[in-house]
Amino acid sequence: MSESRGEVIAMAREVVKSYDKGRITVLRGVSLEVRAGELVSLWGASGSGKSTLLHLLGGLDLPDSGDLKVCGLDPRLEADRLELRRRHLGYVFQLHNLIPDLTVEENVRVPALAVGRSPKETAARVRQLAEEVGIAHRLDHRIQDLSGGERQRTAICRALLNAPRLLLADEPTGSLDEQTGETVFGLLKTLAEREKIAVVLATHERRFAEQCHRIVRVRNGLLSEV
Ligand SMILES: Nc1ncnc2c1ncn2[C@@H]1O[C@H](COP(=O)(O)OP(=O)(O)OP(=O)(O)O)[C@@H](O)[C@H]1O
Repeated sequence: MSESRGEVIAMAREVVKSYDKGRITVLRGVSLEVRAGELVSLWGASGSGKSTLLHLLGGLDLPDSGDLKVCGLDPRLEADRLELRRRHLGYVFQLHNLIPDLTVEENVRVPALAVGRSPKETAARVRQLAEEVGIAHRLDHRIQDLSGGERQRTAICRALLNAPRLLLADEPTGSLDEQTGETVFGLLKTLAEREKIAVVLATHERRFAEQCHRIVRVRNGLLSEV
């Protein structure tokens, strides 16, 4: 590894994944490396396997074969998976997966439960992130009363709360209008670059893929750098 390049945070080697007892092979032996501070887009059509690869990297699903290493841990192993989720990973999904009845602040705080940070420290971090993404004035409002863009800003705060080393973002702008999508993507990029987080972002939109440091095309079960 050269001096100027960040540490490898996520690695997949010859990963194969099929569904339906092997009848649908989605990934046919894919390899990928993502380094600290790098924003990598997985760009491909609907159904090409972008979410599948994110799920494997995040330990939400298991590969049929191949190697995975994320922050020095193996997401195929249960103990490592738990550690990854507790300490190293942040997720942002298209439909944000927030708890509608809870407030913005309560949702953002959820990951803090896993790491035992003091309430005071957590409160300061929540406020800092909320200010940065422009949601601080809504901290005591319930998710169900917010717009799509505000919900996604909240999801970004939640994902970044524990200062993850890897952020997995699955079509994070997919449910937003064009302008709001640009804004949310810009926030994600700015915060990830500042905090030197490795980001793997699944998108079918070329305009977002192009704003990442690398574009990895997902097609026919294989990856290629664009
Ligand atoms: N649990 C599952 N069982 C069966 N097939 C599945 C399962 N999950 C995904 N698939 C199939 O695997 C393929 C890849 O799905 P995946 O969600 O990874 O694609 P994607 O590129 O993220 O698509 P999109 O952009 O629409 O989210 C699709 O054909 C999908 O139907």
